[in-house]
This record gives sequence, structure tokens and C-alpha cells, in this order.
Amino acid sequence: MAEKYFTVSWDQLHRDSKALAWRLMDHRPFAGIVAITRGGLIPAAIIARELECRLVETVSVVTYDEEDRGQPQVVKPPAAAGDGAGWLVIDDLVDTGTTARVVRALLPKAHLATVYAKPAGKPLVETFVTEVSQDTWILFPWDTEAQFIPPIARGTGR
Ligand SMILES: O=P(O)(O)OC[C@H]1O[C@H](OP(=O)(O)OP(=O)(O)O)[C@H](O)[C@@H]1O
Ligand SMILES: Nc1nc2[nH]cnc2c(=O)[nH]1
Ligand SMILES: [Mg+2]
Repeated sequence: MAEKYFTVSWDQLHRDSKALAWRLMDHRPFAGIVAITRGGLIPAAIIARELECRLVETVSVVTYDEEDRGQPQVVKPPAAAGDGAGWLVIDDLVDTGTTARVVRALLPKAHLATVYAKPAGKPLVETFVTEVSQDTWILFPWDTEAQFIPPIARGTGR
């Protein structure tokens, strides 16, 4: 289990994805976007909207089962992006860089961008928005829901 959690709301994810779109403006034009499923799908949709890019492709790499890391498996290679030249690849985050390394091997000439980055994975992407420490687990809105929390005064024994 991670030591710290960084909880991202839908609003925050939208703002951070738009901030990523701003950073990518100077790198246009892109032939299309490749979203790394599943986590890259929603950021890719927001960025596709902001950059007015209608062509969205996917690559599916499975690396984690919840917080447990396994061997990365390419479940679906990108169909239309060739060697990646002129294409933008989007993921929600880069952590150890395992997923990014696999995608980089498939699309060596693409521009890789993530919304969030941890130090170990940061060198593998060209563009990102927010860095969090390596021992932080990012909780995305699709993995969480609001729940009742007891008042502080209840259950502390004081
Ligand atoms: O840099 P890494 O250590 O490879 O970690 C980053 C990857 O891990 C998560 O995907 P996950 O494998 O959990 O699949 P998902 O996107 O389908 O949830 C996340 O969405 C990134 O793709
Ligand atoms: N949700 C989530 N998935 C990850 N996969 C690798 N690192 C992370 C993380 O910090 N949060
Ligand atoms: Mg992922």
C-alpha cells in the first residue's frame, strides 16, 4: 500500500487535463491522439476537445491490478499510428514508467504526455502537468466515491 494518497476530483482532473492541453499547444499539429486505456481515456477526450483533434486511437497496456504491479501486457496495439510520428499519446499518469516504456517501443516517434508524473517515470514523457512523490498513490474520481466520515470528536477517546 502507498504511504500517501493524492485524491483527484472530476473538477481537478478537468482543470489539469486542460492545463496539459495548453502545454501541448506549441507541439501541434498532431495527426491524432492515442489514448492509453483505460486511465488515459478521459484525459484524452478532454485534450481531443481542446486541441480540436477528431482522430482518437487506443492502445491497451495492462500493468496493475489495483495497487499490485505485474508484467505489462499489450492487450491491444494501436491500429493506425504507424511509428507514432506526428501522434500524441496520452495517459493519466506515469509512475515507474513501465507502461510508457512499452508504448514508447510501439510508437517510438510519438509525443508522450501525461497529466500526472512521479519522479521515476518523469524522464519517459515529453510533457506533464503535476508531479507527485514516488510514495504517493493517485486516486482518480472513477476509483472513488464520497462517503460519510464520523466527526473528529467521536471515537478519539478525548
Ligand atoms: O508508470 P507505470 O508504473 O507503468 O504506471 C502507470 C500506469 O498504471 C496505470 O494503469 P493500469 O495498469 O492500472 O491500468 P488502467 O489504466 O486500465 O487502470 C496508469 O493508468 C498508467 O497507465
Ligand atoms: N490510480 C493509480 N494507478 C496507478 N498505477 C500506477 N501508479 C498509480 C497511481 O498512483 N494511481
Ligand atoms: Mg493505465
